[in-house]
Amino acid sequence: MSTDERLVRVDGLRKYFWENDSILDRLFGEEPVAVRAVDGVSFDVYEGETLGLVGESGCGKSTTGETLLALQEPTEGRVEFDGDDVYALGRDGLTAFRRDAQVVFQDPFSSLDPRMTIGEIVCQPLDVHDVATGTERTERVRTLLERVGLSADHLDRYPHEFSGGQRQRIGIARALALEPEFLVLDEPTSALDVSVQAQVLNLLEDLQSEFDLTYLLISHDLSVIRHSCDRVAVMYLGEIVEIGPVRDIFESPKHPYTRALLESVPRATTAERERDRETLSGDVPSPRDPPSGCRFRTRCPAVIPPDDLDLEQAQYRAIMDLRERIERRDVSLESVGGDRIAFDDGGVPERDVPAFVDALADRLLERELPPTHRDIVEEALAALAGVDWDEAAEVLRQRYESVCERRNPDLGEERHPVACHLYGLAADGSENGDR
Ligand SMILES: Nc1ncnc2c1ncn2[C@@H]1O[C@H](COP(=O)(O)OP(=O)(O)OP(=O)(O)O)[C@@H](O)[C@H]1O
Repeated sequence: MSTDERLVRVDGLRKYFWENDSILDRLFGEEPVAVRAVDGVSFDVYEGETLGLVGESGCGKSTTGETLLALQEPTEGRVEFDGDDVYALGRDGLTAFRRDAQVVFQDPFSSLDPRMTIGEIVCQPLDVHDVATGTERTERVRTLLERVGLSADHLDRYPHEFSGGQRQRIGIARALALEPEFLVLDEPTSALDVSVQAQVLNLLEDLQSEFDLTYLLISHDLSVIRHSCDRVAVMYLGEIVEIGPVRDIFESPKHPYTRALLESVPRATTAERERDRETLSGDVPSPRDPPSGCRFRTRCPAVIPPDDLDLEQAQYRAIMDLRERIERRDVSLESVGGDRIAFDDGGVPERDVPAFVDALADRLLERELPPTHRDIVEEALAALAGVDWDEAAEVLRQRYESVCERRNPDLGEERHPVACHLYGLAADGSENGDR
């Protein structure tokens, strides 16, 4: 049962990994690059609840879990457990925290030492923390194994003698050995056959009520999240974009990313399959250089155009995508006109500019545009005829810049907050509630 008592508080947590940061890199003058795996997340976990953390691969879920457990050093931010600042704990405090907060990893094949018997594996945390001795210890291990659905008579067997589901049960028994309060479950069923997944999730649910456990459940699998969670936090590129009760998230998702994520789940019926869908297109940008403003704006099907713009969303998106390619200089100008248009370092000769612009528009622009907008786009492409990337990008920025790229929307603190300008703009269109 979820309560109002806060057990974990995460406040402005950041975890950056540094690349090009070795002595050799510095010797060769390489600049260190930050991989912003977790970039300012804040959330609470209440006693007895299961909070889900969901998002595409690479969005920072595991790093959030590991950093809040102090298995990774934070770059910035604060985590409180039972009111204590986890990163300021002394040795005794940290030992107690390591007892109270445990983790179950995704892969039961690699997280169990193949040379140890399962009795030794489950007993190991008791050894490390010097808890119980002799027959009391053995009894405890036997009880734990039985509680997770394994036979206590299998104590002397090795992990390879068990199936995937059974091995995950061993991992769960080990995590429970020290009677923790809080478990981070990192994709606990992703490596298992579908038929076994529900059994393990049901076991975790039973254990939660029996031992008053609190869970942070990390999963990219929406059906797992829906089945098991009380509340859900949706992550995108190192940030939380929406958080709320599981029912609200699934029945009235607010953030365009959450909506697209839900729409991307395969549909059971033909009618559902044929419904219009806001699917996720494009690649997730790199956490080394995330987009300015709202990080989802480069893929968002509802990116907000300037007020007076008379364009359909798909046309606006086509222009935004074009601009982004220009900003990344991700267009091969040399090959645009084939043999027909001469191109050298300075660009194309004056007389070939119209043909160059036409050929480039054909290649890059995915939608027909009304004449006034076609003119602006052509002006930008003409700048590329002179290899002036900055001018081309500037022409498009001047007319088409979105609030979504200027400002990163805040995640509010209400029951179901969302970090999206669609909800942060006042009725008169003024920018409000953003940073
Ligand atoms: N030790 C590391 N060094 C450099 N980059 C890392 C390291 N660990 C993770 N990352 C990067 O940080 C980002 C977040 O990774 P993380 O594993 O937390 O994401 P995730 O949402 O859990 O994804 P997955 O479900 O695939 O594990 C990724 O871009 C990843 O490549």
